[in-house]
Amino acid sequence: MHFELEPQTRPSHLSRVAVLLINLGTPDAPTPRAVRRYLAEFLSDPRVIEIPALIWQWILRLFILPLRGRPVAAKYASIWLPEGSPLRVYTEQQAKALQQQLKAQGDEISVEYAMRYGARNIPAMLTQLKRAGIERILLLPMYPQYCAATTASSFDRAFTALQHMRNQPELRTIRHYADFPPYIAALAAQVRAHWAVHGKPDFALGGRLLLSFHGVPKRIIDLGDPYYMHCQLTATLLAQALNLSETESLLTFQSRFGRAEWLKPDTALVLKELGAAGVKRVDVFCPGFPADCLETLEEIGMEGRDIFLQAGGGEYHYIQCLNAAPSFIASLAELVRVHLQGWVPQNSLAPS
Ligand SMILES: C=CC1=C(C)c2cc3[nH]c(cc4nc(cc5[nH]c(cc1n2)c(C)c5CCC(=O)O)C(CCC(=O)O)=C4C)c(C)c3C=C
Ligand SMILES: [Fe+2]
Ligand SMILES: [Fe+2]
Repeated sequence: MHFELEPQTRPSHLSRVAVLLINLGTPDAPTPRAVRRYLAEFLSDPRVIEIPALIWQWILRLFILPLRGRPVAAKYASIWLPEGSPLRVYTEQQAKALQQQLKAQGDEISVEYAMRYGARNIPAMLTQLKRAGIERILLLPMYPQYCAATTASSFDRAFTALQHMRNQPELRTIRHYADFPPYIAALAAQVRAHWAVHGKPDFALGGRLLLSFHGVPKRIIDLGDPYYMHCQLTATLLAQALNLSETESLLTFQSRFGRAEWLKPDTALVLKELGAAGVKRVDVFCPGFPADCLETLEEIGMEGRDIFLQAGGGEYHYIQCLNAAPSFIASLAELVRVHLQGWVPQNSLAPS
């Protein structure tokens, strides 16, 4: 074990608090090579794939990476923005907007973002913050619902980075905000804003709002992961905020990966059934993804639409993720305010 050589820092009266947004990470380019590199890191994480490494690495290197690189790169290419991967572009916008919002409320708190996999990783960003003289860091995962595969994996990465530091910063973590009222209000505002422009499904005629969350293997829920409960909580509270009955909105799970049983009902299957039943309109929203990404823009925005329409469905509406919507940024500022107690004077972080 070796510990890093530390720069000499002097105590200062300047604010030395930072918020670090953490998201999953994404390939650097929509190419098979970049996608394979990204997936190799992502899918080698034992928090994501709970199969003994010796067996799994063979399957991953022999089958998954060679077979997935090209088709998945083509999917990324279909959603790529001029500035890069949507996940990165929107996460960066969120960090900037949150920094501005906190500044407008009177506090100089640095807001940066890190990715769990790929470029701009968590250790690199912790080192950068430390170099800037920051001693207190609040980790804010862009996963409103706790899951060991995402939340715990991100925190693990931060804590192992600290293992090598002689002069460790103080860390705080936000475990989840699945039921945080301002987050629910921001979700509801996003759906209502879509309905204000495009009208809403005729629920009496069988129209539906699908609330589609990223799936996970059912086994991890049986082993005690609270993710399913958190998704149910968000979906129920959002439906209530929108005054929808139990049948008018549906909780579904998307992005199945591998052969194990995943959480049900499956978004694609539900879309197919609703289409086959001749449903006139479905709207699909992804409350568990604060930023639009491959899984929302391509899987829900494109594939889901094709499935529903080809099965015989009427109108299909994809409702964008929160991204940098002002009500979402305000909800993050409120969340941060709650978690920064004792680190910054609370009167300077008064809610707007
Ligand atoms: C919202 C939270 C997420 C959970 C929970 C989650 C679990 C999980 N994911 C995989 C496998 C893959 N996920 C992929 C993409 C992806 N996943 C999330 C979020 C969660 N995943 C996001 C935001 C993204 C999009 C990233 C982007 O660049 O836009 C992929 C890559 C795409 C593909 O190859 O299909 C895989 C693979 C597992 C196995 C898992 C639970 C254990
Ligand atoms: Fe995923
Ligand atoms: Fe997918």
